[in-house]
Amino acid sequence: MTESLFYSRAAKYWANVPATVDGVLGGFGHISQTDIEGSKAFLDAVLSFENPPDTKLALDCGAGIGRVTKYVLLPRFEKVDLVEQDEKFLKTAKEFIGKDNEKLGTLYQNGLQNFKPVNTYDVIWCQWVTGHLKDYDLIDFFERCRMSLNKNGVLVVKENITTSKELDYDETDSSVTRPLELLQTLFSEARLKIVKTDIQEGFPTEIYPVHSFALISMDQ
Ligand SMILES: C[S@@+](CC[C@H](N)C(=O)[O-])C[C@H]1O[C@@H](n2cnc3c(N)ncnc32)[C@H](O)[C@@H]1O
Repeated sequence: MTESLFYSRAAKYWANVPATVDGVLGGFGHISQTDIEGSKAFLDAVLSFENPPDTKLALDCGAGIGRVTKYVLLPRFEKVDLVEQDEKFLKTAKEFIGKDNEKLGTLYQNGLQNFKPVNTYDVIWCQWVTGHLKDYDLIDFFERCRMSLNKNGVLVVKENITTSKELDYDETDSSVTRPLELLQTLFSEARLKIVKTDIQEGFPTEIYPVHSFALISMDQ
């Protein structure tokens, strides 16, 4: 499949999905609370590193309607920027986030394959979106993230991982699920070092295992 078809199919799929928690989680809205509890614990562990990131500004990538921003990032950071390619999701974010929305920074409508961060960040959070990027675009995107991290900054990736050694392509939303070894290779190609990992507990057995990674620059 051509690169432009891979990206345009995904954009079309998400354009037809309702701007709700159940929509952005592909009908798995009921796992959101468990996911959030796991993410909060992971973030708190990151913020307790010996040299922890600051808590001034975070970036939520592939943010959807701002589910991670609202429940995980805004309670811990002074300000959060969002990047999301779907216009309707971004337009819903302010209302969905509610009373804390004055702590929102800039909302960028862009695909991550094209997004070039303007600000620098203490934490960059990428959840359930990296499968929408081709390997080479993901390496470039990770590199741009690495270069946009403040001192002690951390990139968090929370993602589905295949249990086999093969890459799975999902025709419905035009995304791939990668084996662990491939994702680890892409991290190191982008000069990112894993400093903490976790596997989300409490999810239904019929879905992919979900791994969290805390990454810092190899040059740090
Ligand atoms: C499974 S949802 C996850 C949303 C959010 N991260 C969460 O956990 O609630 C995937 C999101 O990625 C967005 N997306 C898909 N392809 C993208 C791309 N190339 N660049 C940026 N966002 C993308 C979709 O519009 C959708 O909001």
